[in-house]
Amino acid sequence: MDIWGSILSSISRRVDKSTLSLLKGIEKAEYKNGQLLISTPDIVYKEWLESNLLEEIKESATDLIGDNFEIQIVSVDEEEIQQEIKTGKEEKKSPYRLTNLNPKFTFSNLIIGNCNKIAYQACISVAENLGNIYNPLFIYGGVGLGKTHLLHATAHQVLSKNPKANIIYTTADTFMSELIYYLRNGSILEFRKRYRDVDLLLIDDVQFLQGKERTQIELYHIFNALHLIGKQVILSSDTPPKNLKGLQKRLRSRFASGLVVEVKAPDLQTKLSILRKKSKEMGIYLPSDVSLLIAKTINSNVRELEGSLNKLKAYSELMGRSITLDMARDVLKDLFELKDMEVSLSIEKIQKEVANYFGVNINEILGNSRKKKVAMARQIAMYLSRYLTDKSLNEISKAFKKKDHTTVINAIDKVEKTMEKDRKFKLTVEFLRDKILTS
Ligand SMILES: Nc1ncnc2c1ncn2[C@@H]1O[C@H](COP(=O)(O)OP(=O)(O)OP(=O)(O)O)[C@@H](O)[C@H]1O
Repeated sequence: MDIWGSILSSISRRVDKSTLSLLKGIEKAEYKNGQLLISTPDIVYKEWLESNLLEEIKESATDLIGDNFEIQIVSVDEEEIQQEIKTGKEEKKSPYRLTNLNPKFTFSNLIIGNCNKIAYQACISVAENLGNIYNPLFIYGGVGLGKTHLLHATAHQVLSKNPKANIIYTTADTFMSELIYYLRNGSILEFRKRYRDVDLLLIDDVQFLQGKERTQIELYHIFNALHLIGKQVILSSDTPPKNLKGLQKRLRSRFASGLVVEVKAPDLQTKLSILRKKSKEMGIYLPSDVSLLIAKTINSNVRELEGSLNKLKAYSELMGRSITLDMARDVLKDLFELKDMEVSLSIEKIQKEVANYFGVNINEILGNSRKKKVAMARQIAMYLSRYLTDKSLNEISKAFKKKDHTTVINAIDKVEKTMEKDRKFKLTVEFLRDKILTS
């Protein structure tokens, strides 16, 4: 008798008749080189076997062949896919055409700040090592913080290196509608095959899967099948896996089994950089006091930053006037409740705060002392004056009692370069900037 036959007859003594009859559904089972390979007709059967009879199979097999063996249960559809991969059959297929990627959502269009640095680096690493690290990659964060942008950018990055890569980008909602469509048409195997035949699967907004039991089951199996063959999955959600209460526990634990990263709300500096980049892309000139007003008014949502720019652009075009602080106040008050805020900072205030911080006298800042501490305070104060006010270089040089603006240009240059290579220095400048803006 073959080993599987012996295992079956041993199990038959331990289980009831109905279970035994179900066992007949097993397509094929063989023992080879220390591995007991059991093929089931489909993924549902496989799951039933794993959760109901794995222990019995193990025990019966151990009685017969000792405990030095492994059990692998596969389903026929999984096997087909693995076989195709082994024989290179998938190479001949034309890749699934991705038509739903936003061409603007690339890494080069993404502003990186402390809010999204880790998520960005994780996406880059995943794009370079598909399926090999951080699988799945789970990105979570509040509304409009760039999660979709990161997912699309990762797909673009993978495609730029390998245009033939099979990638599916979908949202949880679309995934569910598709599943319903395929179920109604009796072609669920086609659906499974489509999703299991990818190098990279990206699913956006998985929080919408909560409470959708059938869809979760399907995704669970797709996830397992992809994981089994080392294919990459990236997911996004508005909350971390542990808070997705309406999700089956096993799916939550799968989602959390790779790397979970958060995208946070951008800080003021990042918001200003985003505004600078977006206004440039849109071909509008945004004075620094207007950027500051928008960045301070809109707390977190980057989509709203864009919305206010669009509105300002339309307004200035319609009125045939350039964008000013007054116009921005007027336009934005329709969008948001404007807080009472002082947006035009004075250079004197900046000089005073910086002098206080460094413990130097304001006259030293305005003088020519070359003492290291004084020179650094002067340079930072010049830099912040340029950055936080709408004063011209000439006005700034006058406010610092300098003859011409070359000193200001040199100071800004020095501060920018030092910020790039000296993290502590950068933090000091950012701390001062925030203190000035919020005091
Ligand atoms: N760091 C950033 N740099 C540049 N643009 C950004 C950044 N973050 C977000 N955006 C832009 O903000 C808009 C909203 O981003 P996105 O749709 O990716 O947010 P989301 O987190 O997926 O939102 P939701 O939770 O609503 O699905 C997009 O146009 C995106 O390009």
